[in-house]
Amino acid sequence: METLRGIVQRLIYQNESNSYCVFLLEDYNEERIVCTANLEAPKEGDDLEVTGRYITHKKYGRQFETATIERLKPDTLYGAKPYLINLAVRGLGEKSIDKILAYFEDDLITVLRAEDPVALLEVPGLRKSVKEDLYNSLRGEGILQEINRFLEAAGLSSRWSRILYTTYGGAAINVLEDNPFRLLELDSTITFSMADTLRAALEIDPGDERRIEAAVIYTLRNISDNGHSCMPADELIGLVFDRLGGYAEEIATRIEELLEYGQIIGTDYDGLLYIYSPNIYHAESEAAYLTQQLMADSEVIPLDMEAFIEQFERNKQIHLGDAQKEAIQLALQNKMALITGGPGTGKTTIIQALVEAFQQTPQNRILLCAPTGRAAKRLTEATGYEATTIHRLLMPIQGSDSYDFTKNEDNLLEADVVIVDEASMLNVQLYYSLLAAIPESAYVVIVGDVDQLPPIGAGFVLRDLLDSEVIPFVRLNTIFRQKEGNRIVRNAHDINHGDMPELTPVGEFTFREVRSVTEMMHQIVAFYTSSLENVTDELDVQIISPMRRGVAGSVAISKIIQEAVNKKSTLRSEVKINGQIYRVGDKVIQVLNNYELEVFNGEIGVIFAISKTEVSIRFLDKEVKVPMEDMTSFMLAYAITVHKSQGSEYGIVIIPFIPTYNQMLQRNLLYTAVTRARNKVIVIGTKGAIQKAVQTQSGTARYSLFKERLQGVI
Ligand SMILES: Nc1ncnc2c1ncn2[C@@H]1O[C@H](COP(=O)(O)OP(=O)(O)OP(=O)(O)O)[C@@H](O)[C@H]1O
Repeated sequence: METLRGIVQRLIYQNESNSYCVFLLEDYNEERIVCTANLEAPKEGDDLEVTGRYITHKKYGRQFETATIERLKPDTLYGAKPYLINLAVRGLGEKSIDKILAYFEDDLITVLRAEDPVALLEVPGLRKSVKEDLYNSLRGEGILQEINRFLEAAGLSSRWSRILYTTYGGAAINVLEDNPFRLLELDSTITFSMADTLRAALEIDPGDERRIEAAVIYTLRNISDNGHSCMPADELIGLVFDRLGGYAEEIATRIEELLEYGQIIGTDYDGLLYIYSPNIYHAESEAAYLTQQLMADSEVIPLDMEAFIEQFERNKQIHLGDAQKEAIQLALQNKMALITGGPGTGKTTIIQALVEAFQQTPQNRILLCAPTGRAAKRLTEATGYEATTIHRLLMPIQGSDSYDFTKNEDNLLEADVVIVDEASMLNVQLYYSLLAAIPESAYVVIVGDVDQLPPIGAGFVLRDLLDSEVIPFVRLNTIFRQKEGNRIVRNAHDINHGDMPELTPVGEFTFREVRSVTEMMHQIVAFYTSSLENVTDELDVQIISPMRRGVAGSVAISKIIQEAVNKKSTLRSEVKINGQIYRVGDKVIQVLNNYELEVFNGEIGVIFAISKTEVSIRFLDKEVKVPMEDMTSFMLAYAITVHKSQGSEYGIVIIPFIPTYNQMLQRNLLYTAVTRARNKVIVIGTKGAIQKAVQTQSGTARYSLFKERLQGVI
């Protein structure tokens, strides 16, 4: 390890999501050194002492790989000013700093370096709150350095120091010494094994109850990644046992205690004890309660149904099927109604009819919504009424967890009717959040295709609502789509029934047999490029792959397409982010919700300009300038996964489907992919893979007691 001391001249690069940064340090011999660090980025003008080692980077040459950074307090008056500015205390501008300099003169250095710089509170002519903030922040600097050293000594990155400091202040180290697993509460990206590293460094016994407790809570928090809302106690013990490598008895005891203290919650059902995280328990039980409440006072809305249907049929020039009529009737007779059906069975038509029907009644403040932007847009286009995403409707609170909304039980939506489309994508937390914000007097209509993939997150609300048989529902079975896309619809229904789809090519459904991954890639490139010629907007062609990773995953396919259609060229600017090159013309997808930019998970766009600081992206409905540091939540999107495509629709869909996808060859996955297409489906793969998918009903069940709660058996 070497130690360097110098002033930061410039911050060259900063990646906010993982704290990687590059900066230029000038030492006291005026030698400039490029430093890289996986630490909180320093600021221009900071006086630093860094430790680390020199390396020679393949591309960038000699660099200093920084392991620790210590921000030094100034030892000259010259250094005092930038130091104070960089503390970024609100209200402390140049003028205020000049007042401080004038008051202390040469003594300022001693004051700044004091362990307790209380003298700062005496400076005349400064607002009290500014002085207090400055005082606290100076004290904080010292504590921050201590936290840095504490984490580094345990072999952990000091990138967590600031959040530790803002959460626990001066007590941060004590808190972690007392329980290293408190780290897990700070940030969901901190894993159990990171906290366990700190535990080992503090020489806390692996059988310690704090470790066992943390493992239980952590494991439970993560079961929703597999769609579970809860888990039978024995199975949970098994998972925690695997994580800890033993301690079965202690785990069971700890679970009992956590249950007693309400830190986890249990529900007895059918001879088993199911364990929940409190937030999911709350969402599931409240969602069931609110659903029952809503249903309790159903009142029929007066409307001359016959006259309305006649009028609607006349305007639309169609005859509604019996099930369609029943669906309309049901929604006007019950506070909640469910409508499910496959593609082309007339769900959107019913939504349109319902909007028109409700408009003729006193219940005429109608909200249309869907889980994704694309679904909302399609709904708007198909019905002629403005639809929005559920997130936009509920207005997420920035900076809080993803299910904290401005609209909630204390600040209700102003609506008489709420119609939700693509409801197969509702997990129990989103459903609960929505229901909580809907006034008790409102009518709710839930529309979706229950045979699509289950949602991301805990629970499968639409399926449970239907299976509970507590809420009136209609299943639409007749396919009405006669013209364009009919083979797509019929094949989708075949797949859904477990039958082999018709593969002899017609215009709208093409199957291309391939024998290898290489051949598949060639075909994908060929079909992708030729498809582009048949659309006006390249966003209307989408490759949808069953998997993200692997040789045939969406990431690999995207790279190959990028090379084929958007190669490196002097005519196109490009930028490298986290090892991935993005060029003007590339198609990209946002993979997190960015509330500030209002670009949400799953939105796809095309890059049209790249500057030093930002990337301009055109989405379906807007153009957005994305700051460079926010680009880390984007990926190439020539190909996306079926999961990411849910709730969206494209003119032309290309689906690679070969045996390599193995365990992903499932019926509802192929069904969901095929039903994303409006005009054309191109499947590139093998008949064997399609056969396997058609015969394979999706994998493991999801643990949830939502249905049972709705039925009132719990
Ligand atoms: N009763 C009907 N008679 C004739 N055509 C109908 C009838 N109902 C719906 N259609 C037509 O069938 C097509 C598919 O209907 P719609 O879009 O409502 O179905 P959907 O279930 O929403 O399908 P998807 O989920 O695939 O969008 C539309 O062109 C619609 O106008």
